[in-house]
Amino acid sequence: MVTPKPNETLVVAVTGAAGQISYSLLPLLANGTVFGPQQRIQLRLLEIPPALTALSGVTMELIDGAYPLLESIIETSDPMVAFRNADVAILVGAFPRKQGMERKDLLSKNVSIFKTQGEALSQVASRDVRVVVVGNPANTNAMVLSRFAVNIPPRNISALTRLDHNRACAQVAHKLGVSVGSVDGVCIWGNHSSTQYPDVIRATADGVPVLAKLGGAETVAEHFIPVIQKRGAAVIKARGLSSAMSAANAIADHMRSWICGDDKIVSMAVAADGSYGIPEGIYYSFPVRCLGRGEYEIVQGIEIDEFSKRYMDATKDELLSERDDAVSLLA
Ligand SMILES: NC(=O)C1=CN([C@@H]2O[C@H](COP(=O)(O)OP(=O)(O)OC[C@H]3O[C@@H](n4cnc5c(N)ncnc54)[C@H](O)[C@@H]3O)[C@@H](O)[C@H]2O)C=CC1
Ligand SMILES: O=C([O-])CC(=O)C(=O)O
Repeated sequence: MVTPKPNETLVVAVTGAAGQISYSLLPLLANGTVFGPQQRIQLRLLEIPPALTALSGVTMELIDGAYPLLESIIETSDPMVAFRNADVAILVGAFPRKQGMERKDLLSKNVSIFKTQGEALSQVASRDVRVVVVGNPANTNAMVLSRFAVNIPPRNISALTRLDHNRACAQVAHKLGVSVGSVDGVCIWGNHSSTQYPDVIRATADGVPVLAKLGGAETVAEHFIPVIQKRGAAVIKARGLSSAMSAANAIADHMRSWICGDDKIVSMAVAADGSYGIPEGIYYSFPVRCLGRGEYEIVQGIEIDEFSKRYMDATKDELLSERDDAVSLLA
């Protein structure tokens, strides 16, 4: 069974555990923010050998955090150890984007990581494991992982677009001067890349539609959508490093919604099933309803107008081309 497992311990594997995202993420896992204040966890931390010394420092800090819910920590560079009996796997470890790169430029560096990790997860993780891929290009890495994780149902694998979702909600709130909690109905379609479509057509703030308040579709196309599409690059330009604190927060939101359920519709990149004309075989971000216990459904019945369709097709085409590139790299 996936979680919550109040009487048992949840085995949570995190890759890239000595990296900058994990440094913000691990405390959220250990302190109950993600799986709830009753859920005990065991952490399995995977790193490449050169980062194991740094990882030992992270482990010391986790120990020094004195988290009552944290039962044990295993550090390893072997995916077969990290993923053994894992209920949840958070795959952060990968080479991050630098200034001037698109996320798909990382494909050649990262595709082999997700092949190896897919095979290992398939062999040793819990049959019900829930996996989120964070390392970029996240959607296509999830697709690669799924191809090699033959024992794991594709719907148990996802890629992170919750950061984009959160960015879109925050920008709506900021532009309208309302609290972010009042914003609903935003979603991200497609790839976690600069072709993603942050959709505010049905979004509301305190139940009132926001599109007209944002200036209508043309203004949204010119001034809102590009801000979300290019937000990751803007953070890299300013910080010299890619988003880490907000990424960790989004991973926590993603896992909490997926495992514990959520009243609001959220965005997750999941295995396409033909919904909205998106073909099977790619991981595409949809609006999803999280039902709890690791179950979700893609929200159906949304009417797609020409404006949205153009964006949705462009990001689909990019994912199809990334899929072809990944397949040729793997050949
Ligand atoms: N989907 C999303 O919304 C976001 C994705 N990202 C992506 O997340 C990834 C990680 O970002 P950061 O933590 O900032 O990078 P980082 O470079 O600080 O950390 C990555 C860690 O992964 C480790 N690693 C590399 N190969 C590994 C392997 N085969 N197995 C286990 N560990 C491995 C590295 O040693 C390093 O410690 C990058 O690909 C970045 O582009 C970043 C922000 C948001
Ligand atoms: O932009 C990057 O490379 C890191 C990332 O995925 C994001 O911040 O959305």
